[in-house]
Amino acid sequence: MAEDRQPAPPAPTETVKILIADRVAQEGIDFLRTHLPEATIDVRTGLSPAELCSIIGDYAALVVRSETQVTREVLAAGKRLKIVARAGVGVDNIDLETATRLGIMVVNSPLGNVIAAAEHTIAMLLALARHIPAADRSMKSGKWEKSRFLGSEVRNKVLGIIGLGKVGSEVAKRARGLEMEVIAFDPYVSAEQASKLGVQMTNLEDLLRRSDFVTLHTSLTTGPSGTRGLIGARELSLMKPSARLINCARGGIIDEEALLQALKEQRLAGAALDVFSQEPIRDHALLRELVSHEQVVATPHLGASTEEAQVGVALDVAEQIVTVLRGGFPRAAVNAPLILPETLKVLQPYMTLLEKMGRLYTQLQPGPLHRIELSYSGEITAYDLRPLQAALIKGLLEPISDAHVNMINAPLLAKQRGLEITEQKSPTASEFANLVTLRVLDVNGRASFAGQGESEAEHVELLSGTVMHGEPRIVRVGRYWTEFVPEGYILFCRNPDQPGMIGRVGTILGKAGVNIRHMDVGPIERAPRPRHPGAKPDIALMIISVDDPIPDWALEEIRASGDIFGLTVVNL
Ligand SMILES: NC(=O)c1ccc[n+]([C@@H]2O[C@H](COP(=O)([O-])OP(=O)(O)OC[C@H]3O[C@@H](n4cnc5c(N)ncnc54)[C@H](O)[C@@H]3O)[C@@H](O)[C@H]2O)c1
Ligand SMILES: O=C(O)[C@H](O)COP(=O)(O)O
Repeated sequence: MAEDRQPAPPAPTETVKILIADRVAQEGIDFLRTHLPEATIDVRTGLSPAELCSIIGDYAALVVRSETQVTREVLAAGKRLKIVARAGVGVDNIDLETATRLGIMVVNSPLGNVIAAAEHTIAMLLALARHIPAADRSMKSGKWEKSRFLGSEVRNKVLGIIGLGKVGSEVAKRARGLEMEVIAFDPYVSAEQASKLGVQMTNLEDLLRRSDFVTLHTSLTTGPSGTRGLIGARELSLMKPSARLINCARGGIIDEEALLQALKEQRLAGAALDVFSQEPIRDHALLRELVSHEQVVATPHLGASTEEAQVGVALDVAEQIVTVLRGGFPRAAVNAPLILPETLKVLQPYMTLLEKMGRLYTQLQPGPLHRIELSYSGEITAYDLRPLQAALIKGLLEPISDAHVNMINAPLLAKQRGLEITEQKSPTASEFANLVTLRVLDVNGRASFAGQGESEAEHVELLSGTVMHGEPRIVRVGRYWTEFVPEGYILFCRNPDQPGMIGRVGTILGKAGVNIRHMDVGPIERAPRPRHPGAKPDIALMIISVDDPIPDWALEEIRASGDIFGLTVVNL
């Protein structure tokens, strides 16, 4: 198999070799030369995948940006490879799973180009508002078309920011300086955090309806609550015909075909695009037509391309290469282990459990987090449980951001999000040998219920889990006792605790050709409660693990079948 690396034969010479495969700032290369004088540094950009595979076996370190694809084949051929360094943030071009399996460290520069990306967004905003690229083209063709390029001021206009993270927050600050009214949609940022930036939080639909400019700053994530295709035909139809859309985040967040259609039908006044679903776009017919459209301003993924950012990211990763090649631990390891090998054996299944609990919570109950109480009971309390907390933070944050969480950065990343985690330990076992419970508290430190009746049944403020036969199990979701393996696609819904409900859902899934792997209906109480004749049935939680994604039409049919509500599909 490709990823089974054969041990490297002894090198003919012991020279350490570093390959720079994409253009990076000279300062980074100079840093490597100064601090690793014994190393050979080769700068070879524009290599084909086959060329890269044929030479990578000689190198201990590989430096890339977003162009070079560091595939499983490249990593497998990298018999001496210790580190892949991404001079920038996104590691979508690196096969992280294979790198981790092969013990190759991947590092990046998580903060080095945030300002560059925010400034590029503002440049795009003003270029759109004042038709600067089109006016420049017209001048260069010898024309003086003063009346053709009537622009609009941005002052007092509404800027809608989707994704108020590192870049989105910097864009907000700059837009406030331009006297714009800034609103934002980010299910994971609280109104209090936003108000410190002078930003008002709202929902996606309201943002799209109200904004004169909409700018995207989420990472590209897949899965049921992912951002791929977040802005499609329906979302574009909500925008004002005079509105303009900016994407300096990632290609794939906008449905490019729907965007082109909206522009052609003049249902949108313009778009500025720095990123595309295929890069470089080469002869991709749709993307070619999109970037050639009169109302589109396009740049070839230049968000991070400033001298300052490039020097910053190049130095950042060069320092980490030196550290790793000298046997140290880098400060921005993307795939760093969360735990030392000695304790790994005992805590590994619990780390998986905590990460799954985090992923489950983020998808079941999206929203800002303020405080989490983690309680442990049983013999695991004898260990240093910090890796478990880091695993929880990893599970909570990674589905919704570019964050790569490790033991070192986990507490900092949680703090940056305004999340406080407290721990309680009790060595006395409950009915489970070891039990972990996470309880989510609101800003006032209370475990809040959303309301009464159905909304109360839908609200999840608590999750409990354990490990059985070395495998994580979730045993409680909100008010419900249950037992299921947190793995793959899982459907959650609520229904009155009465006959016929399971069959109804099962029939629709069967019609959709979706195989049910496991099913559980969680009661509120452990033992059935005596029910008076004529009393309303309790609300039960139905949990169904399936082998494949459930098609949208089947979900709609389940929703419309009556008595079933609070339907969510998570991908663990
Ligand atoms: N064009 C460039 O050269 C360039 C440069 C730097 C960063 N980027 C990209 O910009 C984007 C933002 O980077 P960042 O460092 O600010 O990331 P970040 O992780 O700090 O912020 C992302 C934000 O998106 C939010 N979010 C997640 N899912 C969401 C959803 N469904 N709806 C609304 N908000 C959601 C998260 O809560 C988070 O606050 C990333 O895609 C990054 O790769 C591009
Ligand atoms: O992820 C990033 O850091 C940015 O998208 C920049 O990518 P680049 O280094 O290829 O310009």
